[in-house]
Amino acid sequence: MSMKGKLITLEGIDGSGKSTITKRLRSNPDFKDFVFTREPTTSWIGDAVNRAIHSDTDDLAELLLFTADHAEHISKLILPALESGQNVISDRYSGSRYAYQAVTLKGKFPEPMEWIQQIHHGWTVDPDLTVLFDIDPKISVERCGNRGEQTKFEKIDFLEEVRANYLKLAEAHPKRFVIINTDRPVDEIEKDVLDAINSLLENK
Ligand SMILES: Nc1ncnc2c1ncn2[C@@H]1O[C@H](COP(=O)(O)OP(=O)(O)O)[C@@H](O)[C@H]1O
Ligand SMILES: Cc1cn([C@H]2C[C@H](O)[C@@H](COP(=O)(O)OP(=O)(O)O)O2)c(=O)[nH]c1=O
Repeated sequence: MSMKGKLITLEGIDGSGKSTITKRLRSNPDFKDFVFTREPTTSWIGDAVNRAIHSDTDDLAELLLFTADHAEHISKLILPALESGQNVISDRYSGSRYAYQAVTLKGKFPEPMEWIQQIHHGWTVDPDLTVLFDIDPKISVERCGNRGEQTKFEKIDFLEEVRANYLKLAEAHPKRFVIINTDRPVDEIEKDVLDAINSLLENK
């Protein structure tokens, strides 16, 4: 008898509204038994990732730090939680590497997105559902401006490419991805996210 939990990931460009919705889900009593997590994680490797993204670090070194953080995340938190039957919601996951680092590594070697997916292959856990928060970067960057903090990725041209990569991933995995337009009021977005999660859980 398998009692494996479900893995739900939230993906999207900077400022697409993931943290805002995560906060709502966390305070929803229906999700009190869920494990909420995020990448970059709060481990020391996550701290190293944060150092990388706030400095002029080599793009390949940065990808490998993100991936090391993911390995630690998988073995210490994701797998044990799923195996004990808990459902997990992660604010960012492997999809962030496939979408963002495929842009930072463009031109360094051929087919970076495929290569990044390959180095995850065999040990990562594929999500049961990925909710893609889709929005025009012009709007999300303006929202981030209001938020105050900045990462080196918060540039419209860069995020246009990241968004295109996310849409490509969604097209390649139509069963797993649900695309949500997040240029709308938070209540409407929340309703669509809840619908997507509930239909996954009902399909057990
Ligand atoms: N639906 C929305 N409409 C307007 N502003 C929003 C909406 N969702 C989030 N925001 C604001 O946009 C900024 C970025 O949202 P956030 O949830 O932090 O995005 P992310 O976690 O994806 O980077 C925050 O200042 C937040 O308050
Ligand atoms: C997890 C992950 C994040 N990132 C980027 C996205 C963000 O710009 C930055 C930090 O992630 P995060 O703290 O989630 O930023 P935000 O709240 O603005 O969405 O790191 C990657 O490029 N690759 C990855 O694998």
